[in-house]
Amino acid sequence: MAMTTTTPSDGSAASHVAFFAFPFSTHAAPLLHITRHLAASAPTTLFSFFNTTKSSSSIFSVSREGETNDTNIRRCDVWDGVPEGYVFKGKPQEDIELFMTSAPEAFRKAVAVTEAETGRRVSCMVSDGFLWFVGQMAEEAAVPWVVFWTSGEHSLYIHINTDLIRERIGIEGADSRRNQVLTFIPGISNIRVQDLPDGVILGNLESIFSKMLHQMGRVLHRADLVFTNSFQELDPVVTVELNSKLGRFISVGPVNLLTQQKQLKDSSDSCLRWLDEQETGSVAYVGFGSVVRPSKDEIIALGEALEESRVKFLWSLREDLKAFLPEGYVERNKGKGMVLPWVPQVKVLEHRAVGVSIIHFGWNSVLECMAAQVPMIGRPFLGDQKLNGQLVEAVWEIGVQVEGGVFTRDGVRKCLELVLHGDKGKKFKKNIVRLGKLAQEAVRPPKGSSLVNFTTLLEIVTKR
Ligand SMILES: O=c1ccn([C@@H]2O[C@H](COP(=O)(O)OP(=O)(O)O[C@H]3O[C@H](CO)[C@@H](O)[C@H](O)[C@H]3O)[C@@H](O)[C@H]2O)c(=O)[nH]1
Repeated sequence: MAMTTTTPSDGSAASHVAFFAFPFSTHAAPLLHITRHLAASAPTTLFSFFNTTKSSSSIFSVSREGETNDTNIRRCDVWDGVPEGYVFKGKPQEDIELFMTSAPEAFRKAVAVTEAETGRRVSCMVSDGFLWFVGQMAEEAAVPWVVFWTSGEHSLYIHINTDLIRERIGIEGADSRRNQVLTFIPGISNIRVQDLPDGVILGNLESIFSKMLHQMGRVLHRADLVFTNSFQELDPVVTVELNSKLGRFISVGPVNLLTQQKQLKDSSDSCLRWLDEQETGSVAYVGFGSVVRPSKDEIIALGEALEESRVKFLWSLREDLKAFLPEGYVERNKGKGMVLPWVPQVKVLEHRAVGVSIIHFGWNSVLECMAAQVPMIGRPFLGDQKLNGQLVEAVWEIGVQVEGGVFTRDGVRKCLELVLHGDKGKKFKKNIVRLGKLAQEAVRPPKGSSLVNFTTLLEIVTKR
């Protein structure tokens, strides 16, 4: 186990809070933002951040304007579960399975080492919701267990109701009931069986994710507190339901607004300069987060739609996916569009030139669009994305899902016209401006709900 340490500056930390990250996709980064924000608010507390070397190396290196220099955060790297010389067999989620198998033991060992090295017993354990076994670790250590759910409250609510959904819909033949609306869960409306995350009732119920989330949903009520990256005004009824089911549930987001996350200027800032030259609301931002992989056909169809449409575009596209674009695509679209492997998405969305986003409905992107008041066009791929898409389209009415669930040239063009020039688009904009304002109010001092909730979180994790 590699261990990199940043020791606390004051040497008098009373409490010692352990954070346990899920080291895949966009899970560890928001947890680190929260850790840094807590650490800045509690300088005498020690915060140990347990995560794999690969994940921590990428997120700790991204220092951000206005954040602390991590003086009371201790970076504790744990084993990723891949045995030396292991040859990957190419199974889906093989790396996640290896990690999850080794994680309970690896985390326990890492905590023991950290306690011995610092001379401070861990006084509270904060884990990503996926790491449900940390509840057991906290119980053994007789310390509070606090859980961070990185997605929205609706997906959490679905996962804690998985047994009820399976019982009421029936697993056998559930596929034939795809259009059935979930009317039996209080506070849920306009959500169909087909919108539920894979592994709840449709898809592979034996997958690592399905089992992990099912297990999580069953034990989460044992946590002392569950908090999420959302804001309670978004859906007060679901917030109340979660509180009654879980005992104590709060929202502290949008995290990017709460922590005043400002992405540092880097080479990709050329895109911000380019945006400065564009007319207000004239650009489509396109980005699919950190894990999804559209097919070559879909990348080509989307590329053609953007090229032929009236809008300019800024496309965050990883190099391996960029290779799918036809030869000469980037050159011939110079001036009309930019294609970059990574952009400062929060800043891009906040730019006045961006009028619409084309995303995969990953929760962080949905919330960032909401906070920046940018309507969405979406193509969900996995996990919570279908659910988020249905919420965006049918519940909050702040965007639209692409027809047929895949990118086609005509489908994307139609969506762009609808959002940027149609009456529906005006409605989306009006609705998202309203929600964006609520999101901003939630983090406004002194009484914004997420700020108040953050104080509760701080009190619970630092209490001895
Ligand atoms: O060029 C880019 C592309 C992405 N981002 C950031 O990366 C994050 C992407 O997060 P998200 O939209 O949630 O996508 P994923 O990385 O795919 O997130 C995974 O984790 C989320 C939270 O649990 C789930 O909602 C998603 O379904 C799951 O795929 C956001 O904060 C973006 O601002 C950038 O800063 N620049």
